[in-house]
Amino acid sequence: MTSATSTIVALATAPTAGAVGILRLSGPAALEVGRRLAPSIPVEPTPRHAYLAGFVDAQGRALDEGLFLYFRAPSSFTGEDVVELQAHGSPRLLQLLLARALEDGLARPAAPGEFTRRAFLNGRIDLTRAEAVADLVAADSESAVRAAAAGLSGALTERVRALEEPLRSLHADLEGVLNFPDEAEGADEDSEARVQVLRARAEVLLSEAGQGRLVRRGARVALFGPVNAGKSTLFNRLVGEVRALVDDEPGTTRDALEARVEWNGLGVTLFDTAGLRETPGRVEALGIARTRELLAGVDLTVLVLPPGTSESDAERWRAEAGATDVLVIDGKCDVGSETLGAPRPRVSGLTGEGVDALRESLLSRLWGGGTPSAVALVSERHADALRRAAEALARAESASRLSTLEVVSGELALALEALGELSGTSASEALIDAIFQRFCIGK
Ligand SMILES: Nc1nc2c(c(=O)[nH]1)N(C=O)[C@@H](CNc1ccc(C(=O)N[C@@H](CCC(=O)O)C(=O)O)cc1)CN2
Ligand SMILES: Nc1nc2c(ncn2[C@@H]2O[C@H](COP(=O)(O)OP(=O)(O)OP(=O)(O)O)[C@@H](O)[C@H]2O)c(=O)[nH]1
Ligand SMILES: [Mg+2]
Repeated sequence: MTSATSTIVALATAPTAGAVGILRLSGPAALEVGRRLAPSIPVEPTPRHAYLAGFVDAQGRALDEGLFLYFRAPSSFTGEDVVELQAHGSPRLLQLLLARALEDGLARPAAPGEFTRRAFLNGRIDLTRAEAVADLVAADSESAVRAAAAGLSGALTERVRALEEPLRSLHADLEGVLNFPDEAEGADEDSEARVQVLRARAEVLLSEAGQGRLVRRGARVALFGPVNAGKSTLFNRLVGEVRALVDDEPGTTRDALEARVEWNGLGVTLFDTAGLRETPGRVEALGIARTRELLAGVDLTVLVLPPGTSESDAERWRAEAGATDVLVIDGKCDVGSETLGAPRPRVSGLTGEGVDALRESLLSRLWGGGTPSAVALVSERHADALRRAAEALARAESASRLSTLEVVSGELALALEALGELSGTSASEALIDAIFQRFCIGK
């Protein structure tokens, strides 16, 4: 039995107690299997009508009373016949209903993401929208929800199409000139300008990739600096609860601590780290090594300095962050004297002074002042495909000045193929497998 013709079944809701739990079937036998569980349903039920029906086991004994929905192919989520049993949300009851649905061998358990995969294979949604479904389920901040919803409504699809369609017609024009030079004469006249426009468009999309990642995963921000600067006190203040130990003994924090917060709808994972110093104890040295490792992997670091730190010392501490962006602040500003030289933002974890301003600066560093919801959802996979398309377009652009039409056209074909991986028109089976494997069962 191939996956295209089999009938699949899975629970569409989480296996925990809740108000309602849903068993979903998709495929040619969906209605037959559904009717075995709900015998009062007519042979030809009205599509999309919510029937109240008794659900029964193989012996006809009552298991529940719930809603029965039938979606007739192709007007369903998957494009196939779909049946939903909306039962009371008891995990054990739902297991019994699932077992009953599988009992006669007409349906098999769905693989992770298989419902959405069928929606994709049946042309109901393209690949970027299918991925947005998974992103929406995984979203853990408001901006991640909004970005995924934008993807689901086709925002990225539209933007890729706005690149893909003119690219396809330019490619067709050039191929025309190459293959039928007499009929297509002149179709390549403005090709250099057309390639330039497309390349610029691809670059704009690509430049948003970094922000897309921040939206999806949230930003990672680490506090670091010399021992006893007030990092843990500030960390607690930013998190809004006392998570880290605070003491006036230098070297209090050993293991890095992390806490998740949501600021202006953006998810932020904050890290408190072991303070840095020249001659730490043995265990503390391990903590410092961890700090350095962590600093290399975050999106932004905040260097917390004791008040009155000189500019040259500040520079020395700043180097610890390596290539990662650093925001330098003076801590303990309630006791500190004004810093000589370049003024740094002043913050006190103890009194809360300057903490709101710090939060604002962090957000604007991370976002560059943009609004999270306006960002197109761009995953690593999208960014990679876009990068390859942009690179091919860049080569096409220089070839349009220096080389032959064949070379230009060849690069355009590569760019088209890379874009096709985004929408799914040229996605390989392996790529499609990889994408749907990260879905949960029942999705
Ligand atoms: N109970 C339930 N809720 C759910 C889903 C579901 O499968 N079941 N969904 C599943 O993820 C999402 C809704 N997604 C859906 C997308 C398309 C169609 C659908 O029937 N499409 C048809 C008809 C369109 C129309 O009438 O406008 C089509 O595309 O032809 C249904 C659900 C979220 N909520
Ligand atoms: N006056 C004042 N004292 C502070 C402030 N922040 C921290 N302290 C005090 O400074 C000492 C060290 O604070 P911590 O927050 O543990 O400093 P830390 O940078 O995490 O120190 P290590 O983990 O040892 O690197 C404690 O006695 C705190 O009460 C502040 O903003 N103002
Ligand atoms: Mg500390």
